[in-house]
Amino acid sequence: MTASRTFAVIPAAGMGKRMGASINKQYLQLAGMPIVARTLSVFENAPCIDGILLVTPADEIPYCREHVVDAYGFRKVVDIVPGGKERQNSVMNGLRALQGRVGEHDVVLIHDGVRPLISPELLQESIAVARTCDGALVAVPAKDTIKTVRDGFVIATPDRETLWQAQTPQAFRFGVIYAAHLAAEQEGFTGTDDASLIERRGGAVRIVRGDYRNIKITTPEDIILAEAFLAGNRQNGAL
Ligand SMILES: Nc1ccn([C@@H]2O[C@H](COP(=O)(O)OP(=O)(O)OP(=O)(O)O)[C@@H](O)[C@H]2O)c(=O)n1
Ligand SMILES: C[C@](O)(CO)[C@H](O)COP(=O)(O)O
Repeated sequence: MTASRTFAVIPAAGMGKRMGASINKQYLQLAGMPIVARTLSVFENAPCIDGILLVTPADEIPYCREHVVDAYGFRKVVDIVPGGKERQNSVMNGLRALQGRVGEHDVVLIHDGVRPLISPELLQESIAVARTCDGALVAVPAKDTIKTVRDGFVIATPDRETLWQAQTPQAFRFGVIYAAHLAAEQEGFTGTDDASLIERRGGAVRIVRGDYRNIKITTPEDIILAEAFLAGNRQNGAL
């Protein structure tokens, strides 16, 4: 039997509207390197990753190839494919491009292009967990009290002990996540993460305890936070 391999799908095909920058947020500099390049470098340098499928807006593919993939020499990037309207569509385009390159039991890590502070240890742990169930979800316990709100009024306060904030990577065996994405597409279901597509089919998704520093760079203050976390890592000798 051939050993299971591991591929990463990196959706980086959003518009970055909430960042309000003049260029797509993933090309903004974070400690001297474009955000998406910083994310890719974690996967490029992780021995557990065999290949990377990058998804960007169609009209950014040549720019991304030249200024990110070639400029930083990311040799594990096997292809760059165009994204879709929603994140889910972009991920599905990446999974479709992996078809034929991977086996049913190979593991796929799906990771936001704008979460550059992911650690190699969490990649490794997610892969190990994904081999034992239908999916591995990196998440952190909610720190705030979360309210359910309708029309400006609170309608519920869910028990915080049960609430976790989903991050990425989310890891799955290829056959499992491809089938879940295909079903969601056929049934017109859109989820805000990949694990939810497995959950709705009754699949078992196990939590991998994540890191509060693994932020998704969404608004301008996130750049300041990420710079501070990186500076902290450098002081600790982690980078
Ligand atoms: N149609 C989309 C939308 C999002 N993403 C990717 O999904 C990740 C998480 O999305 P988010 O941070 O919300 O990015 P944007 O959609 O770009 O942000 P905004 O909603 O502010 O435009 C990002 O790496 C983003 O590029 C994607 O590949 N395709
Ligand atoms: C997948 C995700 O990063 C988990 O927190 C998040 O759901 C993506 O949300 P977005 O608004 O589609 O970026």
